[in-house]
Amino acid sequence: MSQKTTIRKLAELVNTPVEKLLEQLSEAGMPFRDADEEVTSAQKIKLLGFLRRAHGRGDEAAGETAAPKKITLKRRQTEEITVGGGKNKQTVDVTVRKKVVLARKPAPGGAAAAAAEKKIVPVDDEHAEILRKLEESKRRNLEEQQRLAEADRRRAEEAEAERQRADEAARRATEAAAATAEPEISEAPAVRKPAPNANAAPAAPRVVRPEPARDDRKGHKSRGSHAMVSGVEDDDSTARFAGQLHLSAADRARRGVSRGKSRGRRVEQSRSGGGEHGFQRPTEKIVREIAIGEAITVGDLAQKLALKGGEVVKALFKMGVMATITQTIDHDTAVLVTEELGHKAMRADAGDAETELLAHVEDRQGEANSRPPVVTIMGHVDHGKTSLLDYIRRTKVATGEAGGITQHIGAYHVETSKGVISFLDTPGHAAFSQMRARGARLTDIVVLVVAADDGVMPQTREAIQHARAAKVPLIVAVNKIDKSSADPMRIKNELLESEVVAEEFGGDTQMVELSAKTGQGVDDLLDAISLQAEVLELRAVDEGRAAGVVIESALDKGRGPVATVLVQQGRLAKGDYLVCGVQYGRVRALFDETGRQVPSAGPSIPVQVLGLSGVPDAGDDFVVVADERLAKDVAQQRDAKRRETRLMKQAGNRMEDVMAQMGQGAAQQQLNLVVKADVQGSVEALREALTALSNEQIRIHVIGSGVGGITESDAQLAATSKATVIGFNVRADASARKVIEGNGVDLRYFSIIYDVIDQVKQVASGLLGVEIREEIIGIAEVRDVFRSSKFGAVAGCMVVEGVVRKSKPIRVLRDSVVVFEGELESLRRYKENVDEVKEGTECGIGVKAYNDVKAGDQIECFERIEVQRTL
Ligand SMILES: Nc1nc2c(ncn2[C@@H]2O[C@H](COP(=O)(O)OP(=O)(O)OP(=O)(O)O)[C@@H](O)[C@H]2O)c(=O)[nH]1
Repeated sequence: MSQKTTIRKLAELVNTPVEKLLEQLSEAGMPFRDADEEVTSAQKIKLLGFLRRAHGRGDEAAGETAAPKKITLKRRQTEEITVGGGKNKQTVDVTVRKKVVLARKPAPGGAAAAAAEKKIVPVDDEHAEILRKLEESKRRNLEEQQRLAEADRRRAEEAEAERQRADEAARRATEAAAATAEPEISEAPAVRKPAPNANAAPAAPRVVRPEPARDDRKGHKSRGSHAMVSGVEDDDSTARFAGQLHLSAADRARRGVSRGKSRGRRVEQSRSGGGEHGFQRPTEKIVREIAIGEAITVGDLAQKLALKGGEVVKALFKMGVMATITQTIDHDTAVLVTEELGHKAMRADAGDAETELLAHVEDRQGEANSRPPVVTIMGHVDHGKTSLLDYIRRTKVATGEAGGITQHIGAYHVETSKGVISFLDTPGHAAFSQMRARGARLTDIVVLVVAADDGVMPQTREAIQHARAAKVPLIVAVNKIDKSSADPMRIKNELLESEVVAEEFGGDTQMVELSAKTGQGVDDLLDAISLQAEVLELRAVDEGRAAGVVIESALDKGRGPVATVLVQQGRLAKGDYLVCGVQYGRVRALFDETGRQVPSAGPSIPVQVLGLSGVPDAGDDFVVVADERLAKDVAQQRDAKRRETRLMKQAGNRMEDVMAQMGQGAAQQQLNLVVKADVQGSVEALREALTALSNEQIRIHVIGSGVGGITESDAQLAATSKATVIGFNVRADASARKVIEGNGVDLRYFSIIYDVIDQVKQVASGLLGVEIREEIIGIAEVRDVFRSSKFGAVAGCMVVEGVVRKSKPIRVLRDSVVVFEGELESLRRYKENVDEVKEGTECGIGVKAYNDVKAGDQIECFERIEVQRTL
């Protein structure tokens, strides 16, 4: 609608003298000088509006009589309509969407007009009202925008003024500081010279305002709102501005920071030569100094050197060492490659982070208060250990909520009339061996259960020996006294043989007769424990950073790694950072034995911890540290150390070590092998083929073989005879793995018979070469299988070890035997496709071309790596 016409034409159209129209246009705020100037449609409408308003004010009634009462507009049409009559008759272009009837409101007091209006009001009034409202809202919008623009302008002004004030203040402060530093003071005491500044242009001496002046400034500042408001005209704006003051305070703070920063930057820039870019690419190579331990993985080394893994692999390759990123290299190789890459290496002091940790632990201060005793129950099989613990737990554990279901968390504490007692509910021997290995006391008191109807048995004696070795006092619980065949006195007499003398015989061992079945005497036992605890004067600091021992641990479906720990010192609280064996983390939640969340746990209190990075071992200690960095450092260092020890242990057991001995004497060397395979045919084939590889220098001896997974007994056999275990399409179960890791047994998995023979052949012929090895990078346990028409069988899994990567090949294992080898079709977490899933996380796995996955299967993810054989 931007049709243009000249004023002259418009005057003709509306039948108005040109001069009159020019005058009206001028009054409407559109001054035109020439009648031949163009008038736009918008200007026409503006003029129309003006004329309408003018009529409303005064002479409308006159015009009304002649004005058409009704205007009819048709759907989507552009029309020229004429409004007004006589002098005011005008024509404008209008585009309409539908047919509407418009009418002008009757002029107030205009009787004739009102009479005429009567006929059309029912139709037009509504539309007229709508138009009026529209016009009104447009007007308000415009006003609002103008007001906002005005406010913005004022804010900008205020910001600028504020900035200038702050700059001024900062400049004065700098000058004042500089002037104070410079003893030279000019004649007038209030006038000081500015500090000579190489960058600053020589400036005239400035006046440092005396104190009152500063006060004045303060006053000025406090009056700031008035000062600023003074420039504001209307009340509405004042209110708006007052709100803005608050905002501008925040802005000020923000600006202050950014100003500070930008000033800092400006200084930097001026130092580095003016308006140059702040960052400059370093031209000199950075020489890093890194600490390397006994062994390090190529990936870790690359990280320390801030290089890509591939660069280190390449450098190693140039040095004649073939290694992948995940492979471990020894200290010397790591130092050589570090120097080759132009960096410096030094031997890491293994105790680095540990020393820091120790300092951290010793830092603990506070007064030691009395703490509850920690009790372990021991005894011969079937003498009633479990029954006694169950009875105490059932009757004494404060089971908070309805039902009172206690959870098995490996330990619990009871509250007796004489105080709290904590019981360790773990196999007694394990608790002792761990305790002894660590040289720390986990248990304060041993309760030795002896069945009154049976007598002192081998495990009773063993328990006595354990307690003695650990210097832990004994309390004897003579159990099953409810039985008719019970003879407590006989037990006490038999115990004399093991030098356990009852108090009633003049000895120092408390003996309590009880029945775990009826509960008779159980309270006496608890009293005896409390008494013993008093004698022991058990004390601990119960505030500050906690330390203690892991009693039990597991990987929980959904909750991740869960550890039951016994706090020995300090207070373990939610949110604490802790290092726990080779794991670390932040305590996400703490639960007691009743499954209730607790905010913290003090000395001798067992508690379940959530939030660790992995599953720690039972017997591992834990320490709370101030920050995550230290926790992570210590955990990683310990992990590296553990790996190193394993590597060292393996060192003498590797198949290749036999090669090193070959030719060093006349005697024929022997290579022992334990061969396990998925089917009998493979066992036979391997046994024959491998034995046949024997030669003058070496005798290949298969000392054990069989079908099925590698068991603990296979591992034990290999450990005692320094044999290499060959798993052909089979895997070691958890207990076997423990023995293998603990003894550094050389375990190798294969899936191609030729590879087994080739490897052993190379060893037998003393050939060093590249060996292709399979490394298992992750294991997922199938918990459930879902069938979908789109994806086939999808296994709901929990990654229990390492990491499962979509891009790597996989095998499906059932009872430690490989049942399928292939690749992943899909790897998902909560309906999202992912590239990898880490330990302790659930995921959905679809195996390509294999629909027979079952719950309980394992899916192992592996990669093939090339390893350079070394002697
Ligand atoms: N009559 C009677 N029977 C008892 C008592 N205490 C335990 N028993 C029974 O003795 C048997 C063995 O008890 P457990 O508590 O399992 O013994 P345990 O020492 O824990 O046995 P292990 O766990 O195998 O070492 C069970 O059948 C109990 O019911 C008792 O005080 N009186």
